[in-house]
Amino acid sequence: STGDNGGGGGRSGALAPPPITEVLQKIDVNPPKGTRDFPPEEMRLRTWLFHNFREVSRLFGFEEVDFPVLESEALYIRKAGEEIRDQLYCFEDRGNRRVALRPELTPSLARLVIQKGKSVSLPLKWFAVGQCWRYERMTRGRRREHYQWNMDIIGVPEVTAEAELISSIVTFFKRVGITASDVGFKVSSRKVLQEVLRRYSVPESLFSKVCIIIDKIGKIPVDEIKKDLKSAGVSEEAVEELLQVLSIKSLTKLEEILGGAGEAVADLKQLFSLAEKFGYAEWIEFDASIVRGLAYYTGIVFEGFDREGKLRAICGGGRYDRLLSTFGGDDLPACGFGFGDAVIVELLKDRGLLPELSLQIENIVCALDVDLQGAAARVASILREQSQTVDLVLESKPLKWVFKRAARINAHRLILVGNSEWQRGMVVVKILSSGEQYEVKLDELV
Ligand SMILES: CC(=O)Nc1cnc2ccccc2c1
Repeated sequence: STGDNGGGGGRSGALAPPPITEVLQKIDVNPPKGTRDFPPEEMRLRTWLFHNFREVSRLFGFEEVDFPVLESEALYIRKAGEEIRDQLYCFEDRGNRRVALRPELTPSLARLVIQKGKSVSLPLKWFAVGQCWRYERMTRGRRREHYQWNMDIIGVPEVTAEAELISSIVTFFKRVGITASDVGFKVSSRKVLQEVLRRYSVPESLFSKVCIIIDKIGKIPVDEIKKDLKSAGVSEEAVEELLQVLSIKSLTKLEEILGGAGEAVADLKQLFSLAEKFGYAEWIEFDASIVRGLAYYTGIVFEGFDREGKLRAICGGGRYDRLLSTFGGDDLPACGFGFGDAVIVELLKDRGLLPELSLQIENIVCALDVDLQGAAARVASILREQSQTVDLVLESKPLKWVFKRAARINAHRLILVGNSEWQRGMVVVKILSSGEQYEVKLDELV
């Protein structure tokens, strides 16, 4: 080896072990708490999943973007009491800047849209697949990172944008074998909340905070919800009406309560009519209790759920028309969704839909003689130049070892470079599945 082997002097067969002072402490070979490694098998599943995310995004004409995993903490300082704020993975860097590992992608997207300003033509259809972080007390033993697929449409105020986004997720589900009997989307609009709060003259400034409290319905006792709402400044009767309205599961009923004049009912009616036209009406249902746990949503919100009710939300999203202005930009209509890499894998496992992914190598090339190593490398290059995958045996190994490795890497054929054949410009090809064996001229090797 050309590297310094720890002052162990010249080579003496195996590398001399480093002197005792070098071995400071046995490091923990596990990744940090709440994080994952992706060894080959897990990485193949992740690559398959992300390939499907990207293929659907491409089918819908979206362009891929990405942002730094490290952002200014200021991007996430929202005062609505969101869980994502309490779990911010934030710190002060060596330049005394407050920074955070991104807990979600939408604020970065908003920042980039503002940065690009007038230089981008609307509508923007961007997607990203990025790792997001949270710092949770490990008491809950939950993960601290996951990968999220996001698709966002910027510059379209009509509900056709939300309809398109839901259509893209339905397309993803269909691609991986999930049907409308496995999952559905609960759809509502925050304008329902807005219209009720206005009726009871609850100040607009409380809107986000109320939404975050309401999002806890089903996660904490309803008495605590009521207490939190009251301490946030919502009157007793407004709280009662709110909880009443949020239990509505039919648009007709909602219209009776809210009247047909408001935008909430109009938006939702249009979305359900578009769903018919897109052909995914069976996938969605109205559920007034859906508000989602992010402060910046302003209109339609939706979340994908498993109909068996075993798993947490698969994905979620909605309209966020005011986010850009909170960063000092000009407001632009915007909507998008986030789709995590964890729940979907649990769902695929449950439904027996995980794909069989194994390493597939077409060729394993091996020199039968130590001084044919160069020849074997040449054979490997010829095949690789034809875009064939080659595992080149890099040391002289007994044939038994080569056959074992060929089986482990699932090689289709073994190319043997032997002296007598090489003298005649030939190599030996062995098809491992059939055992069939024949000689091929080097320049006819395909
Ligand atoms: C089921 C799961 O792993 N959820 C998860 C894991 N890590 C996160 C990290 C940041 C934000 C949300 C996250 C959500």
